Amino acid sequence: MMTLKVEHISKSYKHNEALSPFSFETGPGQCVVLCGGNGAGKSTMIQILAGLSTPTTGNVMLDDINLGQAREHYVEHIGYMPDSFPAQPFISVQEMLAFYASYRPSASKDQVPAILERIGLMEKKDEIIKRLSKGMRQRLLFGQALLGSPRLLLMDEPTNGLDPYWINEFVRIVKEVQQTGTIVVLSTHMMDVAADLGDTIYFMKEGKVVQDFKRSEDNERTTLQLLDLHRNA
Ligand SMILES: Nc1ncnc2c1ncn2[C@@H]1O[C@H](COP(=O)(O)OP(=O)(O)OP(=O)(O)O)[C@@H](O)[C@H]1O
Repeated sequence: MMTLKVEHISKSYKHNEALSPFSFETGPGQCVVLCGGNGAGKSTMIQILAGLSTPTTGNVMLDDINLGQAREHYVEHIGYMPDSFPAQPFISVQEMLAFYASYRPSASKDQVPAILERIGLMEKKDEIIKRLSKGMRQRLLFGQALLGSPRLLLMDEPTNGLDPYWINEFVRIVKEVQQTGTIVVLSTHMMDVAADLGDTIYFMKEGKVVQDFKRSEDNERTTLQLLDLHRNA
């Protein structure tokens, strides 16, 4: 069980502050959702948390592991689902999962069949990635991020391309994963998914958090408020 502390993280490119200093803290089993229009800074935040982009200021701590000082140790605890597909298109579904399992210290190839079942790709295990549909590729990326039961699961627009059945399944699986104490941070353009999963939701605009929401009993109201914020996003 771990705690994530994000302290004054910001990111600037030459003349553009993609992310203004942003701090939050979250604990085991909690889900933080980042919402906002295009260019709001969601991917920037997730890439920093994944150790793929160096922040201009600030610090990320996973318990006592400091991302800036112990990146290799930090990334052992994370699962990351990027917003686009990085894999070699001519390897099979099974080979891709085995590849990721082989280099993640907490994962092993023995976990691959259970992941294939979970993401509904057992029948496609020998198919090459090039021949998968967009939604199937998303599910494969999701499965890859789950390997090794990471303590921090980071996902950038994970429901992109999923059909309604798999959006529901995705939400169900994320809730299951949270039950094991995993912290989840994800970005999404689906406001009902945000309201359903988010213990905290940050609505961002031009790199700044303009409103935050705590979990409420009334998901529909949160969904409508989030949709309304997009009008000026
Ligand atoms: N490599 C880069 N160089 C310069 N500016 C960048 C770079 N990457 C991102 N940006 C800028 O940072 C800002 C935030 O982008 P980011 O990708 O984090 O937005 P986002 O909220 O994920 O948007 P979307 O919903 O479109 O995915 C944008 O203004 C973008 O142009």
